[in-house]
Amino acid sequence: MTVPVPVQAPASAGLGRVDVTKGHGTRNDFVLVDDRDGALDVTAELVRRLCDRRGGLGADGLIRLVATAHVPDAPADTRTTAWFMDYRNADGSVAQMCGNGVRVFARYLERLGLWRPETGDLAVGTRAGVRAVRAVDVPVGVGDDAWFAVDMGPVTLPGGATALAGGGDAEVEVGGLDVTRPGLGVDVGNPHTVVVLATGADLVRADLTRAPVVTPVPAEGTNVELVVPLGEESLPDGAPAGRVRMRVHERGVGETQSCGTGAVAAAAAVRAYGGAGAPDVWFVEVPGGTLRVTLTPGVGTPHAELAGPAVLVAEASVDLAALLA
Ligand SMILES: N[C@@H](CCC[C@H](N)C(=O)O)C(=O)O
Repeated sequence: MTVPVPVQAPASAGLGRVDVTKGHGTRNDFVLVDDRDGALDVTAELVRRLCDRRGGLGADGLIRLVATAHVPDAPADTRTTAWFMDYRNADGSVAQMCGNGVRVFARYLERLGLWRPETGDLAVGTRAGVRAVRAVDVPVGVGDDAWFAVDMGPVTLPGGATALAGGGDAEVEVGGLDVTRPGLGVDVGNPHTVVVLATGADLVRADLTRAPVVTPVPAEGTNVELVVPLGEESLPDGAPAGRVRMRVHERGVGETQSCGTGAVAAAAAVRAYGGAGAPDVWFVEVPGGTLRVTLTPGVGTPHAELAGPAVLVAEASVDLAALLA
């Protein structure tokens, strides 16, 4: 006698599927979703599940491609852009900007046939304002992946000259390091606190499995960069460039392999500490690769360009019912 097998509804019943792409910039990794018409309900729970490295695809953040016209709270200056990068951290929180993510977003638009680098800069709407992306040559010695450069806008030190003169405007307690270190607040559209360490040994010793404790506690939280200056070198045109090594604890994520806005914050802080004569170009070595930051010369609020690779590695179809079960 055969026993009839009960017919089960498919796991995806009711919720359906969503197509996603996986990409990274210096191993800061993202799930990208094409939601041009703004139809997807991007809840914090959906973001957390997609970014979960065991139950989902795994990523440091979610990037939603959406027409700017479908983003009701898009900043006024982004209204002229066609496309908006809606960025969410792995914990489901919304972030203003992602420097690695905006390059990967540009690569995604290129893949979808929505932008061709040879036609000119891509203007991307973000919660920090408009960011222009263009293709650039790959510097020698950083691998074969093609690079994009992003105009990251102004970089400010909210504590101003007083904070700089005092060595910082925050006290930062980092796991694994015996004494509290001074931190300098830097705004790259999103908040950062940069801690310059004296030795590479401290950078290795730092325990970033726990968030560094920043005092006073920043109102919106902060990304924390630990940085060690490695020295200066010459660019092919003879201009000086600085080099630093960095680790980062990202707000809403934890330690990541790279952070583009963090690299900009680190370069701006190290140049500001260095004073007149410090280089304008900085190579920032992160666990996931190398980024280049170019700051406008002179004192005052610099404008930054961030350059680095952007790679798409996979496409997948996600069963939403199984993901959210
Ligand atoms: N990894 C990003 C920054 C992502 C947002 C950040 N965690 C925040 O909450 O501000 C980058 O490359 O800049």
